[in-house]
Amino acid sequence: MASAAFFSTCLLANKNYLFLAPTNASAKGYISNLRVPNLASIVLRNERFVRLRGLVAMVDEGASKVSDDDSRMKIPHVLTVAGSDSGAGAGIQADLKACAARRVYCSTVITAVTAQNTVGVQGVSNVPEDFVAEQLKSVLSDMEVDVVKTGMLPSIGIVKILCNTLKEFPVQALVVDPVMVSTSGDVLAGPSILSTFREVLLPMADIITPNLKEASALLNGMQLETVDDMRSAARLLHNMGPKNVLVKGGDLPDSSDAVDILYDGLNFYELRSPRIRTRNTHGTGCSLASCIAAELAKGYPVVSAVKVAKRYVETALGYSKEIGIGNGPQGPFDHLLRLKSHSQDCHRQRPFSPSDLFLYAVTDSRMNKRWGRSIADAVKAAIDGGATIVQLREKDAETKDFLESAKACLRICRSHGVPLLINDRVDVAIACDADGVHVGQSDMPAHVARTLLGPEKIIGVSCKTPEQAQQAWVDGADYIGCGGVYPTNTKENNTTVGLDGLKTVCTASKLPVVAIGGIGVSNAGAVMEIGVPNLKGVAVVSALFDRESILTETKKLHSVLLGSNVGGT
Ligand SMILES: Nc1ncnc2c1ncn2[C@@H]1O[C@H](COP(=O)(O)OP(=O)(O)O)[C@@H](O)[C@H]1O
Ligand SMILES: Cc1ncc(COP(=O)(O)O)c(N)n1
Ligand SMILES: [Mg+2]
Repeated sequence: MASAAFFSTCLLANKNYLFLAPTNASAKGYISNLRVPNLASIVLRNERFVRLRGLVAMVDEGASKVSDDDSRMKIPHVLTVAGSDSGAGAGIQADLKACAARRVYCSTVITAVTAQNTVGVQGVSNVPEDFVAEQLKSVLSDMEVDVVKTGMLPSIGIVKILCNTLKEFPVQALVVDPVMVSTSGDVLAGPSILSTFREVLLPMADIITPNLKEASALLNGMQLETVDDMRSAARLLHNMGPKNVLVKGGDLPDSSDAVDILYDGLNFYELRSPRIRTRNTHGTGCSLASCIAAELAKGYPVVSAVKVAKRYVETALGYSKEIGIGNGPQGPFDHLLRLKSHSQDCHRQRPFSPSDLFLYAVTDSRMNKRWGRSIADAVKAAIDGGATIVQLREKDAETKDFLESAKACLRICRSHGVPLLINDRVDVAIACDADGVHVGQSDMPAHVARTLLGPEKIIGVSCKTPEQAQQAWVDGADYIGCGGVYPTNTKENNTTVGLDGLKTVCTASKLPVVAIGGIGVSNAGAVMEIGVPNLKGVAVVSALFDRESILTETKKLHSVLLGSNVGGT
């Protein structure tokens, strides 16, 4: 593959060779239409067409320097040309959220602003056509768009401007959601638009995604009541020029499944998923089309893109079934599948405080087994005795059992305002929505855990050296665990750092520290007395959980720690 450095060399040497893009017909057309005097030859290879446009422009202008942008990472990019929905369930807002959920960049050209909520559309104000043109040019001339997705196109003029601009700035694929009427029944593009859709826009589309009403309108009122009708409609719409047609059956009467028909001119694909019983289907069409565009931008073929998109909508609807936003009949859903877990907590998580490390209880499944207790009972006793944070360290548990125990412990911890962390298992922490994780040096790197868990979760890292403590800080951890301070049976082959090592790490650490390893009632005082302000507490395993009464031992340790006047508590 030719590198950017290679392009630069060629251009600077004025040899007039560009090695570029596995590309589509429109890109080839674009290249041959270029009349660039000093561009002698173009060999198409593994670079992106979008890059070509920028580079050729520079040759065209006689630019002598092309920046060596090998370090730039190309991100899949969808441009949505659609209307704004003030309720943010459909339109531009749905497109942005769907693309964010599918991890592609999304730019926006707004064609109309609607006053809209879960009841319906109260008002529409079209953006002046010139200004739609200006937005299109701004984005397409600069931003390396892969796929354009259209939603609400409220006037013939806007459709024509879009089609002409796309001829000037071709993209890899065009996804057309021929939006006409909102689910609430309000008109977003009147019937006068139909002939322009048929004659100008549809022939340019790689895929069109009409719902039943839209397909019927495009086919002069054809009745669509069965899956067979949808197939016929798909075939007739395909005759109008789009490469693929997806007829969506979200509104198919008497259907226990949500059935969509995809036709590519050769084959029909019947895509079925269980119909989710929910009022929150406002914006499904916009989101489906954006997700198709997102997958196409990543380079997937149409059939895969449509399957992923349908599964995405189905998953998001299932997750959002009970969400209650607005009082009308048509609610929005949660594109990012994150809203519910937080709002359902009766006891909201509070932010992490270093003083949470004061009495840090770490569970051990073998000890619980030996004493015949469940993890949840052990955790409850530790909290009743004064534990200020709990970590579940279940090395032997089956994942399914571990998850169930973690959920039970989380309920107990939340009701006492005590954070619950999971050792190692970021997946389990995500699945039960724990407060965070604790990772060792050979576990999931803290910076990766941070991207998986998000900014608000607690991340702790085990560190033995100042260098590891520094790295934990750089990686975005919240605290470090330093040890083993004393020898212990809980962790085999674990070298001890002693009180000196602990002090060295604490002094170097920008993060609060909890000491761990062989600490109990008899020596906790000595540990805390090293007198370094960011040593905030001790973490204990056996001293609490390998005892007859967890409650009694935790209380004893609590009073020892109170007596030792830990910094910041
Ligand atoms: N209740 C539902 N359960 C599962 N999937 C649905 C449901 N309603 C719509 N869908 C799916 O969402 C997508 C959008 O379909 P549809 O609602 O017909 O389009 P529009 O929003 O444009 O009217 C389709 O893939 C459809 O199968
Ligand atoms: C701005 C705008 N664009 C599109 C739709 C269609 O969405 P739906 O059919 O899901 O109501 C909408 N309601 N508003
Ligand atoms: Mg719908």
